[in-house]
Amino acid sequence: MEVLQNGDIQATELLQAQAHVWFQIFNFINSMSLKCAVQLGIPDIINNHGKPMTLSQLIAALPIHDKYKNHCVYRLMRILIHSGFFSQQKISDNDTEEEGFVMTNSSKLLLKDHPLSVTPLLHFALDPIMSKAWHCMSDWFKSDDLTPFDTAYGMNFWDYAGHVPKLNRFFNDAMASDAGLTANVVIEKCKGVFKGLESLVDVGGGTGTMAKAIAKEFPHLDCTVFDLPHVVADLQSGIDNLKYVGGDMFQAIPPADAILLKWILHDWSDEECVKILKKCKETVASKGKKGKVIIIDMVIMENKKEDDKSVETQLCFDLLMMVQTTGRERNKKEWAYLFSMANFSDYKITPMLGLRSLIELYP
Ligand SMILES: C[S@@+](CC[C@H](N)C(=O)[O-])C[C@H]1O[C@@H](n2cnc3c(N)ncnc32)[C@H](O)[C@@H]1O
Ligand SMILES: COc1ccc(-c2oc3cc(O)cc(O)c3c(=O)c2O)cc1
Repeated sequence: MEVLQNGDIQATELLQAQAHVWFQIFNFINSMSLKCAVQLGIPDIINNHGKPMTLSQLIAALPIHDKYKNHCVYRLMRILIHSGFFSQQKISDNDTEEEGFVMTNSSKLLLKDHPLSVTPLLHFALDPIMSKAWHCMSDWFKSDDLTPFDTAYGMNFWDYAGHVPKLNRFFNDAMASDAGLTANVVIEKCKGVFKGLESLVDVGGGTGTMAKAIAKEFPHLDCTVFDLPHVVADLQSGIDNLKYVGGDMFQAIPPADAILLKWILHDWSDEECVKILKKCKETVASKGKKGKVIIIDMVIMENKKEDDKSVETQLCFDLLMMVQTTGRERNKKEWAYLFSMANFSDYKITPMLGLRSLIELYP
């Protein structure tokens, strides 16, 4: 073979390159295996077992009737152990020694009733409605469409979600599950952010999970969830200091001391973000010193090593935003550009939310 003519080193490099390409091609198998395990309820079954669960116990608990597939359960579990979703522990029973599956911190987040479950995000992101847009990426590059999602469905994600109740529900549930987890961390680690505020509007606050947690923690803070009319229609908070308002953030935002923008700006292009931020500034600028915008979004950590998993995940999110919305993930410099274009005077970035940061923006 011509490419091998320079000897062994080239052959080794060639095979490494082949393995690298194979690994990338088959990346989707990890997410599909995870989705299958969640759909079969494997995390809940193993967790409810309460002690290390053998393969035969797991098979007996699954709705599987074809004996051939027993071995396939082992194969599915093997890849999930490899990717860190389960581990194995020895079970000593008199003379015999067997191994049993146990949960890891990652699979605990996939439990159905875990208060901070990420399964709604998994179901949403891996639903064929959402996957279709990824298959349209190259057509989109050659087209005049705004996003690959538009290429797939002929309209943008927000309008489509307004037309397809299943997508609207999947999306809102996914966002609510993330908001629950984030609210927990923000309230525990960043309480000071809300100090001195009398009112707050969660702009694009979805079904209100984040605002509800804040309203409960700070009973004297008057909270509003502001989102598109089809998202907040029929929602009632049942909490004295929380209300829902429907509208369009590009038109007008209800007045408040502080505006929360969680996972909003990454959905939009720079031009759209500047419009949103200018509307926010109009709202909070009249509130003097306490007026501010609180942003929860990623700040791409470009100075980390290339093989760092956090940066890779941030870059995946950036493409997710490119495919589903007109948005993007931004680095420090790109955030600074937006803030100056929207005429804000100062800001503080606190990287304390895992892959995301909390940014306080002052008029
Ligand atoms: C990515 S979700 C974030 C939801 C929530 N902030 C969270 O992080 O859980 C973006 C939200 O913005 C809302 N949204 C989109 N366009 C909007 C608009 N023009 N005015 C108000 N809200 C909008 C969507 O309905 C959705 O709830
Ligand atoms: C970790 O699991 C997931 C995280 C995020 C998403 C996700 O998030 C968003 C957020 C947006 O502001 C807009 C979007 O269109 C999306 C997604 O499409 C999406 O999949 C999913 C899983």
